[in-house]
Amino acid sequence: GELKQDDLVNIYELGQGNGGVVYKVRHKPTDKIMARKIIYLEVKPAMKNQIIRELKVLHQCNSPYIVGFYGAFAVEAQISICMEYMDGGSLDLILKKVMRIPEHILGKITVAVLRGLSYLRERHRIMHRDIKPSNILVNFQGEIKLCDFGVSAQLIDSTLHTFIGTRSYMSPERLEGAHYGIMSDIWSLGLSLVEMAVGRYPIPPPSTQDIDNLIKEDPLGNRPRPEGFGCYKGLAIFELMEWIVNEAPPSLPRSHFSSEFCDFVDRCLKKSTSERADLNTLLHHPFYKRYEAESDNQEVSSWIRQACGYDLDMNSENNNRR
Ligand SMILES: Nc1ncnc2c1ncn2[C@@H]1O[C@H](COP(=O)(O)OP(=O)(O)OP(=O)(O)O)[C@@H](O)[C@H]1O
Ligand SMILES: C#Cc1ccc(Nc2c(C(=O)NOCCO)ccc(F)c2F)c(F)c1
Ligand SMILES: [Mg+2]
Repeated sequence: GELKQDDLVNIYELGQGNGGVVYKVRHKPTDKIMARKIIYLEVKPAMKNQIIRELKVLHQCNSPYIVGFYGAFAVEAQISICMEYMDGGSLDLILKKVMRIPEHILGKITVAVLRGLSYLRERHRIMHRDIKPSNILVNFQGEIKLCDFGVSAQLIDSTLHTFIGTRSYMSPERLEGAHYGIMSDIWSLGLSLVEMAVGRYPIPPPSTQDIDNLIKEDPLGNRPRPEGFGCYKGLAIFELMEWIVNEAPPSLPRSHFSSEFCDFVDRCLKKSTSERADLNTLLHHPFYKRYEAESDNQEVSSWIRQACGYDLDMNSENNNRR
């Protein structure tokens, strides 16, 4: 049945973005745990109804690589989108906990993102428009799913002028105001993979020194980051956008990552869309091929639990490691 505000009880806040806030909630009639995103929008009632109508398409978005959807409703100036609660959280939070994400996990993430993008394009003729670590969610079963994709044209339209990010995963062509499409999602995927592999937003590109510093640490080191690393005070947003448009794209050092992985991100990060790999090319790339065969989520599941510090031996009393 339809979701109503009065049927939802807040458990706690999961996080805030620049356009919305997300709560872990319980749906009383079904006792189901959900994630409720609230987007505050001052729009005319006609537009609000159109947004709710367009969001209902999410009921048809059924894929192992897309976060589940329970319903959407509007109360005054608040749009609520109720979706599957992903207990591992988003990859930006995971990245804050560990120094960097190992290549074999990034391979599984790549498989999920490419399959999610293919599903959205083949079955719903939409691109994502906002691929980045915070929009890739994981759970303790080891599933990796996409959320926050542009399913509602009116919601995109109504929020274009308000949202500005602090960092941009947008492709050069999109930043220049040129036409953009799925190829822009491919750029965002490449940039996100470099960030998760290296451990910080990769523009301006990290120096070899940065890379060497990071590699010395064990990838799952839950130790606090050395001062200033990873949370570098980077460029201001416009300097960043200028850099993306005018400078060479970031890349991975072959000294620390497989040549397939380095080549994969290089093909995603071509500044010219005609040179950039498209979705189908990437689905045949050796890096994708290496991980697409693995069907079970066990490897990711245990890595996620360890990353979140839920690994059994990490929590037991007799463990003096802190
Ligand atoms: N379905 C979900 N399950 C669990 N956590 C979620 C879910 N959806 C969002 N979150 C958490 O809520 C946080 C805020 O999400 P939100 O989409 O509002 O912002 P963002 O993606 O971090 O940034 P921005 O608003 O700039 O796109 C995310 O960082 C994520 O950790
Ligand atoms: C499953 C699922 C799911 C899909 C889309 C959105 N939300 C959005 C967002 C969105 O949430 N962007 O994140 C920034 C604002 O918080 C932007 C455009 C759009 F059409 C949507 F439907 C969502 F919630 C959940
Ligand atoms: Mg988001």
